[in-house]
Amino acid sequence: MSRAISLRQVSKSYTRGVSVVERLSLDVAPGEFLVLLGPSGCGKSTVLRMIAGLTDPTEGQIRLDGVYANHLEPADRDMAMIFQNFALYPTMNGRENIGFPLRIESPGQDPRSRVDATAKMLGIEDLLDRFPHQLSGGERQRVAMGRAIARHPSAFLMDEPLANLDAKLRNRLRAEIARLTRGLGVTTVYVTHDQAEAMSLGDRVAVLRGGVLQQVGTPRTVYALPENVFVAAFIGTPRISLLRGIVLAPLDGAMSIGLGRQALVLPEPLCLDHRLLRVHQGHEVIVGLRSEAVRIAKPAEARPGEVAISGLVEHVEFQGHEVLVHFNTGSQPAFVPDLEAPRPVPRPPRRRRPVGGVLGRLRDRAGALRAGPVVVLEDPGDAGQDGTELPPPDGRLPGDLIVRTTPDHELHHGMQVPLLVDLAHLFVFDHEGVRISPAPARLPDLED
Ligand SMILES: Nc1ncnc2c1ncn2[C@@H]1O[C@H](COP(=O)(O)OP(=O)(O)OP(=O)(O)O)[C@@H](O)[C@H]1O
Repeated sequence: MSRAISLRQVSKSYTRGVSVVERLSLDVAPGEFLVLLGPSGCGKSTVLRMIAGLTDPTEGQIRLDGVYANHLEPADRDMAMIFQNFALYPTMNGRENIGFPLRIESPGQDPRSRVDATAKMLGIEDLLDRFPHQLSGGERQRVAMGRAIARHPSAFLMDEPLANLDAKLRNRLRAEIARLTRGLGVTTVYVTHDQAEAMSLGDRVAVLRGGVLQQVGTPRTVYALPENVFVAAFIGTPRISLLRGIVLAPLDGAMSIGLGRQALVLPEPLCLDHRLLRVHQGHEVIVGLRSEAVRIAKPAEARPGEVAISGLVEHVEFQGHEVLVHFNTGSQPAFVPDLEAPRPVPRPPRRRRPVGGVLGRLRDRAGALRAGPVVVLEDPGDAGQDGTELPPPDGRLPGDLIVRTTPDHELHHGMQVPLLVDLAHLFVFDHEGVRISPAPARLPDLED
């Protein structure tokens, strides 16, 4: 049996007043593979441990198949956990490690047939007689998987199970995990800070920041329609370029987004998303451009929906099959905090019960921002006292725009290069970092 897991307004504080998980609501459907994704310290493992029953929520409800389950002991939840450190018993060989939970569950029964069937499924028959110290990291993780699978649990809870393995093995085991869990149809909650892993494994991905859910959706949705700059910046490689801009919508002229020394002129007739930007006239916004949104080409080569800018080559990253070019377009980058760092969340004052409709969405927005601002707009120029430009903070590479291109362009530092921006791939976020274009699917003033 595969089970539904629900969290309702779940919070956890280890220290009074500091929430490491903040009013998290999430539904995992039976058989679904849900990935909890976020930077180190954002509360992913705490959420998993609360689902497992290893940590008690401070507030809120854990429901299993719709039934309140906060009080259930871990052993009564019928879930198997797989950890990053494999957690095998060192004095037991593979067979005993896999069979151990079966012996505990059904003391009178011989687990041999189930151990053998599991080992066959995982292709680890030859590892059954070896002890953990005689196994490689990948082999240990396969035995640990075997131990979890043999129990026929109703859910798998996996906490960075591949984190201790090298990149090649990680990719292989990732594919194995996907194949196995789909084949078994068992509900899986998988914790990782690796966005590529999350995107390749999850039916849906739940992005956490500072203990607060930012967005949950299919990998395609969180990539293509990130709800805020944190999600946009956390998902995707290379990281999305986020530029500070200003909406310019003169009554008698073309609408554009000023980007410091240049502007993106929005072509007429304006599409609905661009028309909706008009209400932000004169306001600061953040423009998001993924590396595939811009190509190196002359203005004359522009296709419909592409607009011309130019960039100064600051840095070229050769990657073999492609090249990442870091350009300076003369705009100011926006800084997104917490992409890597942990961030404890001071508990805000209690709010009333959530409501639906417009108020509900405003509350959701407040929720996503509750862990603190998702973007910091720095002072223009980042100038030092003597007026010289300071290097970018936190080790960011120079330039404000990364473009992915083929290796056949001869590019070097200092070249001024024509660029075409595909407006179909343009994101615009407001000054708080919330996406305003493409517009949210349901507009507050057009419903309810
Ligand atoms: N038992 C505990 N007592 C006090 N604080 C804790 C405890 N367990 C976790 N924390 C804190 O809660 C926060 C969230 O921790 P958690 O392990 O859930 O994060 P995570 O996202 O899984 O991080 P990582 O990816 O590094 O494992 C961190 O700030 C951590 O220091």
